[in-house]
Amino acid sequence: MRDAKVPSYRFLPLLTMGAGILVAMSAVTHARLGMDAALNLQTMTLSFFACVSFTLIAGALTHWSVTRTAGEMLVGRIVNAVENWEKETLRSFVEMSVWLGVMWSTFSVTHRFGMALVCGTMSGVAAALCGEALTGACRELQQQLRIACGESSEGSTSLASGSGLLLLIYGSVGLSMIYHHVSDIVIAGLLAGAGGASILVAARLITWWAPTRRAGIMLQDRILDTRQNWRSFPLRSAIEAAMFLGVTVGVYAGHHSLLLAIQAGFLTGMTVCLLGEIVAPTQATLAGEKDPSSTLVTICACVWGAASGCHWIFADMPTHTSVSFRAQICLAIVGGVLLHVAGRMVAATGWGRRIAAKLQRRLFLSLDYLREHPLQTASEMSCSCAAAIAAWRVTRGVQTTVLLGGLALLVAVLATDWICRSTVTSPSTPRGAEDRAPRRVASVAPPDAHARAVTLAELRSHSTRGDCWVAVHGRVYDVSDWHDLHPGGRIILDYAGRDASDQFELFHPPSVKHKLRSFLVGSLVDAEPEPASTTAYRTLRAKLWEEGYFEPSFAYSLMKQLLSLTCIAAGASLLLAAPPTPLLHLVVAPLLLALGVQQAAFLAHDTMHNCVFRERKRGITWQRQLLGQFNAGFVTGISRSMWLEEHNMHHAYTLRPHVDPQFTYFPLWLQTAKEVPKWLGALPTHRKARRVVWLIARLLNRTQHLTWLPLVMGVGRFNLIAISWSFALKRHSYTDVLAMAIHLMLYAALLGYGLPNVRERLIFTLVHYIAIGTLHVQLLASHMMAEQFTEEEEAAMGVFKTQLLTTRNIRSHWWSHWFHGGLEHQIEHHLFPQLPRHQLSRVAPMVRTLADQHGIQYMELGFHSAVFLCLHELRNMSSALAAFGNPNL
Ligand code: HEM
Repeated sequence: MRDAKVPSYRFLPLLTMGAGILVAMSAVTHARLGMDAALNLQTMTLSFFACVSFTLIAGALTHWSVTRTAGEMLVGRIVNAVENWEKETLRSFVEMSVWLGVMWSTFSVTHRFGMALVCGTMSGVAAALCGEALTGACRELQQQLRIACGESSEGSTSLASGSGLLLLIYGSVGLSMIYHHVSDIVIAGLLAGAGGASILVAARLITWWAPTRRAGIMLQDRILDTRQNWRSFPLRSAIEAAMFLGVTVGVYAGHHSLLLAIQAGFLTGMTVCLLGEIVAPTQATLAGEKDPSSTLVTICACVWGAASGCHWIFADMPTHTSVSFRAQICLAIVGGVLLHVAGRMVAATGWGRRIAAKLQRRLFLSLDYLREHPLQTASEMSCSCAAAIAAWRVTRGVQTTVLLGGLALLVAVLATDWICRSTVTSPSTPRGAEDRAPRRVASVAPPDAHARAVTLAELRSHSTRGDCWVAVHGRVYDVSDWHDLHPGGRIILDYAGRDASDQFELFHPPSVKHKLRSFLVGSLVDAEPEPASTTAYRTLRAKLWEEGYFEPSFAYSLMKQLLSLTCIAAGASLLLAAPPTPLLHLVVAPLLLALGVQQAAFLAHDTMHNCVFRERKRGITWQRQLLGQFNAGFVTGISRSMWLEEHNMHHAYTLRPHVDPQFTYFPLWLQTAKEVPKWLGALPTHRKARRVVWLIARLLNRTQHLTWLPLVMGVGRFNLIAISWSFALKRHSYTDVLAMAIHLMLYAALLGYGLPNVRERLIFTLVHYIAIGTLHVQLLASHMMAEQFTEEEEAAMGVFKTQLLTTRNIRSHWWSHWFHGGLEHQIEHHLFPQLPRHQLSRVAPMVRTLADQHGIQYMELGFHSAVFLCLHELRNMSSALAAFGNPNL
């Protein structure tokens, strides 16, 4: 049984938010600026930037003690947005309207991007701060007024959201509409009165017929008990009144026909009241024995009446007027009601009960779904809106538009449900509870009757390419004839004759465990005891698998993908469409593009670690390859296979001198003296060549703290592209070559179309590549100059301690997490590479506790501190090479 009260009330803030946006748009339109101006690409880009700048300002203010309180309050407005809209609807409404209204109007008047951004952001901040200062005072004032009027100060929900102010806003908008469109207050009053009266008459009439009686009584109550309704349900009443008034006045303005306007107002008012009853039933209805929405016939009749009415009214209206836009909003609402009705009808047949329940839940619990599955909801809404808009453009028919919009929504809901079946849970189920259903993953291969005893010495004796045994969790496997076919590549040979239990767990999805059996030789009988920290780590890993922490969230990844593409689209559209100012074209656009590429690189990283797809699609599947190639090759422009091979090695033997391919930089930068002896042994034998190499290495070593940051930022990206091409061509990885070539061609085309000359294109590329260099700094800062261990040292310490000592976390905040792409939890990522990004922060406290219990350092630093630490340590090591003396020159 659905809990009607909670979701219905939660629906209201959503409606109000929509109304807030409409009010802001309406304000812009009334300033005779045109709706098109408010909706074009630049305005959308502007809104995107305004969100960013608001967030940055809020975050920045928290860093200074004087402004900390204000900053924290602003941060609270962003972080707890949903809660704010629920608890302080009016305030949120005002803030948003002011923010958007000021920004859009400024842009429309001045056509200056920066000015609009600054004005919008400042007004948003000011509105939020004023709201904070005024809310308490307003409530107090209202309480006093009520008491002065002899009313009880208790028990009014309207006080909580300051209904007085809300009324004022709706009232002023209503009045301004009347002023702009009708210009005769008497006619406007007449219109409203006549429309209201016709609703009352209709309500009276439908109470006479049994199936529609409840709806009739409800409508009567809404009109006759106005005062009580406004007091108990201020938002609902305000929305109903605004829509009723808006349609009536709007239609009169468009057609100058009183009759038409009254009829339109009547139909709209009735529909909206009934809709209100469904989404926000009165206390009396809630207490009643029947579901208020069971008055199916009435709703059906009203919806069809409204649809036909709308068709009649809007059919020949010019589409460029603001009325057509409002008509589209009405259509969306009507479409929603239709969907509900369709759901109920299907439910009546029995076979469609499941589908209907899904649709109804989606409609009634829309806010919950929006919160839990924002992408799914957004994609459904966009499908529906796109279909509705397309239908409107093609047919100009209201009925077709409503039907197609509703139908598209229906199909989209079913399709997304099917696609994300495993991620969608009922909102009543605690988030992730279903995901975390016990899923036992054997950490040890099942016993096998043919297994024989294998000693450690025997295992070690099978350590060549042609004779390769590997131990995993106490079992020994012979992969001599198979390692060439190993999907993970030659890394398996690095573990020939050794125990690879933890490394095996790092990379393989659980399904691979079943494949081990065919290689089984026997059981290891005299395995060396593992360190206590390793045992605890393995227990934690098994627990995390069991509790479902490793389950990826496709929706989360989709969101990240959209974020990346949005940044890229914003950057590209700025370059192609914005006024050609140096700030926009040579600074903002390349930075945005860099941000998009950086986010795509993070997503490629997630994908390759099996953190995106679930179940059957997990592991090396075509879906993973495709998404990985898209983000790594096509968007980021680097070789997917190169990155995968080197990165897996980096995870298997992190920072091991000379072996970790992603952290061996000597002689460019010396991280540990352990790197030197082997390098000295490999110096050229010719005396002069030896001397030159030695002198160059000394010079590089002496200046390494000075060259590090400039090289990483300035050359890192060029270097990565160069080695990607060389790797892909050498290994004949033609999909990589193709993706990287398309990337470069599109980049070149973008520069060619967007910028007029070579100089600007060069500057753009430099800014863009240097900005991407930040990503390289991010990656290096969490490992560089940490301790480095040889293979023997690693074996003695165990994997847990090794990973903790070779890795450090970067402290991040709610607003900077996305920027670090989850890699700020580098320790957790290294311990559990297949752990999805959104789970890293949840696992971090567990790892920290484990580290404390075993007395192992868990290092977490701020981003800047980590960079400074690297610089500091590089400087400390800058004379280390000299300490080795003259190598026999
Ligand atoms: C002992 C026998 C082993 C067997 C039977 C085995 C089997 C496999 C299989 C079937 C895959 C493909 C998994 C998928 O579809 O995602 C795979 C991938 C991989 N394996 Fe192994 N493996 C073994 C040992 C090792 C060892 C010792 C290492 C070294 C650390 C290793 C490293 C990898 C890596 C890096 C991948 C690629 C993972 C990815 O790209 O997602 N494997 N292995």
